[in-house]
Amino acid sequence: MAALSIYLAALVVGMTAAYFKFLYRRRREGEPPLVPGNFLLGSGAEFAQHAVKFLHKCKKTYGDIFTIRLLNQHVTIVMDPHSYENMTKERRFDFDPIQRQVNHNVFNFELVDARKMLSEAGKKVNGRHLHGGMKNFSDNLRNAFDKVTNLDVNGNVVKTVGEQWGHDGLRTLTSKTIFAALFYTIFGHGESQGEFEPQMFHKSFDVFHKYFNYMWLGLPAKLFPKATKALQVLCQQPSSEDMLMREGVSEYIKFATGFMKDNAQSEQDIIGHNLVFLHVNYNTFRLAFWCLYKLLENKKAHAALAEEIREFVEDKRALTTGQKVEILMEEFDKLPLLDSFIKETLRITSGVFMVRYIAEDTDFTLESGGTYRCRQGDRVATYPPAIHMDPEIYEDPEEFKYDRFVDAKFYKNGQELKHPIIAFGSLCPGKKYSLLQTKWFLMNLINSFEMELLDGESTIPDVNFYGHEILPPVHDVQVRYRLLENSHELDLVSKRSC
Ligand code: HEM
Repeated sequence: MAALSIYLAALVVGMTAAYFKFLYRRRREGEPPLVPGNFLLGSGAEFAQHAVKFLHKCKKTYGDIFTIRLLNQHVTIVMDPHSYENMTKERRFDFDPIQRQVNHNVFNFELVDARKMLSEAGKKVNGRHLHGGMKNFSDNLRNAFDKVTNLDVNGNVVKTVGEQWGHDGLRTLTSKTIFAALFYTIFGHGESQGEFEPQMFHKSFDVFHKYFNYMWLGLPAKLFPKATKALQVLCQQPSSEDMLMREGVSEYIKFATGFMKDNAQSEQDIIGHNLVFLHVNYNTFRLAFWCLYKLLENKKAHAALAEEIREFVEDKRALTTGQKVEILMEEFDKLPLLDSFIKETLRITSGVFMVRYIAEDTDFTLESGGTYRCRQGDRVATYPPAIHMDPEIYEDPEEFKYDRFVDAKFYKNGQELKHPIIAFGSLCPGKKYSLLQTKWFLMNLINSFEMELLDGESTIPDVNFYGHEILPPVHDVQVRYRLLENSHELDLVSKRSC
């Protein structure tokens, strides 16, 4: 009995000490207001329930900057959208520890000389590399479209054209088309290797992503056996040597693999990095899903976009001699409605948390006024979805307005916003590539397909996934689709051949 009492007393003392060391916080002079939270979770539960509502409520009470606690991490939230640029430029607000946290906690690897690798690799999806990447992507997408219009859901040969409709879940269909195209554009084609194919990877990613936020925050992967099992499937990849031999493997993967090998990184590290790269590209798949869904849900938007694309294709066809309509990347990138439609989709479905580690105590001055001391070891963050849903910036923010961004400017406190949409943060090197891929996907789909939601089908973004770059839907929706007769195949060409 005495032993039990001593044990319990020691436990209480230990837990109290741990609480004061890791969770308790007293606001120091000059620091932003501290939002009170649950003794154990901090504001974790409220944030997880509906981050945007929670942050809007905090802003009303505490103003443009305040500190919350998520489990054991204190995060200073900057709500003033005009201060976004200052935040990204402050050198003591460091992204590298965050990137390391994701690599280590979620994908189980370390990246040696990460900053150099990421900045060099980022060039492989920009500038002159964009054309090559987009050409591969468009070929892979064409193959994927051919598959879904020639095979039914059971794999039987059937051409979905004329009277013949194909049926599928919209998310599944998006996965079979754009996700498959992204997968092959990244990893190229090679001999069949068991699980290493897009649909198997997609299925495993879906499971894995459910636990992403918990693992990112540092909860041990062992707590999530389903995620561990999915990760085992995702790790079944060709060796780095075999990967480099695959036909059409991306410049990004070639460079990254070479760089990691030069740094004597292990095969397991290379596999982990391949997964991170597929994971960032997965956002393009999610964005494409939402674009398609919003198109099918909004008949007016669908008709307006179809008209813009029809006119564009007709103009290009008049200049083309062959069967296919030749299109330059620079041209389809500039279609105003298509561009606005995608931005509006990003506004509504982006869930990203833009976080930096505070390397030293930093006096941070807000554009809206006031200087606040941000504490070393905490995180500082801006939360784009809270800005994207701000009624002072966007009229009727809950409403989807496909032409909202056509020749539009947005203001907060009378000052124009430099970055109204910040779904890609300041560091994403894949922004341009991803937007081009999404535009090409949509343009081809609208040009060549008829597609409808089945009666009564609808879905919404799943706010339980706030923190993910693009939110997934709460569930899939059923659609039917078929090829349009008399549509003209679009051919992506580079300047020289056009
Ligand atoms: C809809 C698509 C995408 C969205 C919404 C998105 C969003 C983001 C965001 C929010 C970040 C963190 C940036 C920051 O905190 O400043 C990021 C980082 C990153 N993204 Fe993307 N991304 C997308 C597609 C892509 C693609 C297609 C690629 C590659 C081709 C890519 C490569 C990366 C990389 C490598 C980083 C880490 C950058 C670094 O550590 O310096 N992303 N992305």
